Amino acid sequence: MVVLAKPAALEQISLVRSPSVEDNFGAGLPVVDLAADGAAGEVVRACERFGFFKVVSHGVGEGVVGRLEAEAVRFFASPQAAKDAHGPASPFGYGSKRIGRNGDMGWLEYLLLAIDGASLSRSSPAPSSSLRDAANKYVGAMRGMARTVLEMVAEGLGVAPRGALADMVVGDGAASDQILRLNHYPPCPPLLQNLMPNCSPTGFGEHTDPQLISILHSNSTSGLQVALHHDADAGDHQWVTVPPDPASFLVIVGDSLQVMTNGRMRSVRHRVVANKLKSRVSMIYFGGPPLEQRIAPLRQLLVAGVGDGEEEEQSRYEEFTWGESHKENKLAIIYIIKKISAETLCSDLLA
Ligand SMILES: C=C1C[C@]23C[C@@]1(O)CC[C@H]2[C@@]12CC[C@H](O)[C@@](C)(C(=O)O1)[C@H]2[C@@H]3C(=O)O
Ligand SMILES: O=C(O)CCC(=O)C(=O)O
Ligand SMILES: [Fe+2]
Repeated sequence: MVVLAKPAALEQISLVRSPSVEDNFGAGLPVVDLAADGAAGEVVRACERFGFFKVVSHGVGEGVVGRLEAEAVRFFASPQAAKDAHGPASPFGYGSKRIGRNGDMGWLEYLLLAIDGASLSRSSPAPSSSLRDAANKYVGAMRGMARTVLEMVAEGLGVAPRGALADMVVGDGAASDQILRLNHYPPCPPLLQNLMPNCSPTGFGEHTDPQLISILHSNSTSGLQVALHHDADAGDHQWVTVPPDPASFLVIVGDSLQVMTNGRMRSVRHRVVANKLKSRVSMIYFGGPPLEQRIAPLRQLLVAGVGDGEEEEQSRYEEFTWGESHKENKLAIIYIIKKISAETLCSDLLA
């Protein structure tokens, strides 16, 4: 959710639980082959129409993904006391069921790790040196993909220089605000399943990511759903499940990129429904800019049509810096499960 020039009233929707969704992205899923000719145009079209796309021919080695996922699985399988020793997430570190600082809840546990330059920051509470090493190799691969994608966005939009967006996130020496998140969604226990045969508890409630882009990898357990844009602002979203594909990645448009393209690209609302039977593990790289970066439409896009006698395009958003957006929560607004009795009932099962 982005703050428009005339701030819309924020509806606070506390989801009791996500209804199960029949719709499934099948052949309509936007897929971009990064090695194909015309990939830049495909990237822009997918970002404009869906706010996300699946990436193939990404060049990331299976070992890099598999090693970090194995480290994540090992950590989340460790005794609760050992995990709690790395929390509470404030915001970085280990968290369980509490998401962020607004009292939002989700059926998940996670590690939130800050990145400094091209690797985890030294202050980041990585639980072991082996996880830290695996994470650093993974972050290196994600930074490469973020550069490729953001350069294609600039190319596709006709923005120069080609690194205009990429350098904000992965520029040498840029003190950019990148984050690595490892999520584990335990299966929904039978008790909960019986209580809600047609629904599943919310793993991670509806939200948009506030950065420029997020790059998501998950194991083969489904759960991620996206809201199709066509009525996104009207409040009635069509939620569609994104089939998991461990061989690929999902690039997700963040609120900051929506603002920088003056709304031409739209951040996509997404959420996770906990799977009834299997654990879901996901790893997300968040490509944020430096705190002092102005979050405003790129000037080149506002004046693009002026040469043909057109008026300069007006900005649709109030201007702020990335640091300010953090403080006032101007960007991603989470609608997450507050508390369900069943969730409370079963919390000891998770502990
Ligand atoms: C409720 C919240 C969790 C979040 C910070 C926030 O106040 C609103 C944005 C949320 C989000 C969504 C994408 C990422 O998972 C995240 C790390 C981020 O940068 O923004 C989370 C934040 C969080 O979990 O602290
Ligand atoms: O875990 C997932 O699949 C998505 C989580 C997510 O959207 C986030 O961490 O911002
Ligand atoms: Fe997200």
